[in-house]
Amino acid sequence: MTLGTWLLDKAAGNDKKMRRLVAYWGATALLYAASLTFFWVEVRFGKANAGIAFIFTGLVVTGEIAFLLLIRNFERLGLSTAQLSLYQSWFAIVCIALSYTGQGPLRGATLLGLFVVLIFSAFSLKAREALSLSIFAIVFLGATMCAMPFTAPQFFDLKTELLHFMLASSGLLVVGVITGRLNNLQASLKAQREELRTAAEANRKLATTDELTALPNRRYMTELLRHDEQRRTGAVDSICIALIDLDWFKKINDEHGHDAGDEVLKQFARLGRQHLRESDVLARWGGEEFLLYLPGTDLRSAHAVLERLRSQVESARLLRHAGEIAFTFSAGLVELAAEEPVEQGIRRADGLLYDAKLKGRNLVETDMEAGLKTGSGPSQAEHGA
Ligand SMILES: Nc1nc2c(ncn2[C@@H]2O[C@H](COP(=O)(O)OP(=O)(O)OP(=O)(O)O)[C@@H](O)[C@H]2O)c(=O)[nH]1
Repeated sequence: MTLGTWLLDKAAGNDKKMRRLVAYWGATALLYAASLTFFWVEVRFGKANAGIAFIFTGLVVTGEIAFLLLIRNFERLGLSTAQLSLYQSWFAIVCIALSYTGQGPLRGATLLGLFVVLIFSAFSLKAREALSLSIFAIVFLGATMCAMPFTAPQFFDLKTELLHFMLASSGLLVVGVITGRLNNLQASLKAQREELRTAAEANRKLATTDELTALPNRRYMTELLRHDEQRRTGAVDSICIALIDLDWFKKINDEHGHDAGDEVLKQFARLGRQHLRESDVLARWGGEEFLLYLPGTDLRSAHAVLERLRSQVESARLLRHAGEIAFTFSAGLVELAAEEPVEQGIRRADGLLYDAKLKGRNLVETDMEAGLKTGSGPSQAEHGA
């Protein structure tokens, strides 16, 4: 572990955002430390004002401690990261202008710090804020230069200050505008990335969802089954699969219209969503056929689930202006044998579904012997208005 990571762990903990903010703070603290060293070396050589160096040191140390506390508590104080960055930039500008007034012939170099502050702010400030920050820097620098005949008369030289001011203000305006533009560019890139992410998510949903019933579609279910099949190891939990087919659906379409048929499909999907567990997946397999996947469920429990759904569907009514529509379904239910390919399980379920239709519909047919073949039998007469 490096010293930097250790310090970051201590000062910021594990939160990613907090670590980023504290790391930025650390970078500015290093810049301040370098400026202080430079300032005190100048004082040592008699090229800077010791009084202002003391004030500058006190201001920087107090300010940096205050900012670290502010960063650690910014969420509690209801501040945004942009606000934090703006306050830090204002503070840095005040410090730089103050250190300018206290330094001798090399003071022009401190003005570079103003550009560094503006470029730093490009990552967090909007175009207008960046421009107003450069205007603040120009005004504050001008004001401190005007105060120099009183605060540091030994270094004041009107022509030098005028030249410094003209250079700094023109440069700051240009950098302010450019950083603003950069920020706008960054914001639009961020917006584009978000749009792409939303579009990709919508596409993924469209590709895996049945438009009419909003259930997962066949593509999704096929992927899921393939994926789960690959993960299956010899002794896993029981897995059941049921193929479900609405009974006499063509007749519903013919008697009540295609729209009514669509409504029946939607109603069935709603009932499925209501009465199945989170872990069960019901997908539209095609037309009026659905595939129900019940992982971690043995045949007896799966049968109970399907029976419950069958009886809910049987007693539900779809209300239309012309009256009510009743509908039922038949299902073929299998439990996958160990190592049995899913494809084969689906074929077995299809065969059982065929049997259920032959036996009169409104039935859940399994390959379990005896009492599991339940249902209320032929439903032909029941559907219709
Ligand atoms: N309204 C509507 N009808 C559909 C849709 N998909 C398939 N169908 C219709 O569903 C009907 C299925 O009819 P069949 O395969 O004869 O089955 P059935 O009438 O349900 O008879 P059994 O399955 O034997 O009980 C066909 O008329 C298809 O046109 C759909 O999305 N909406």
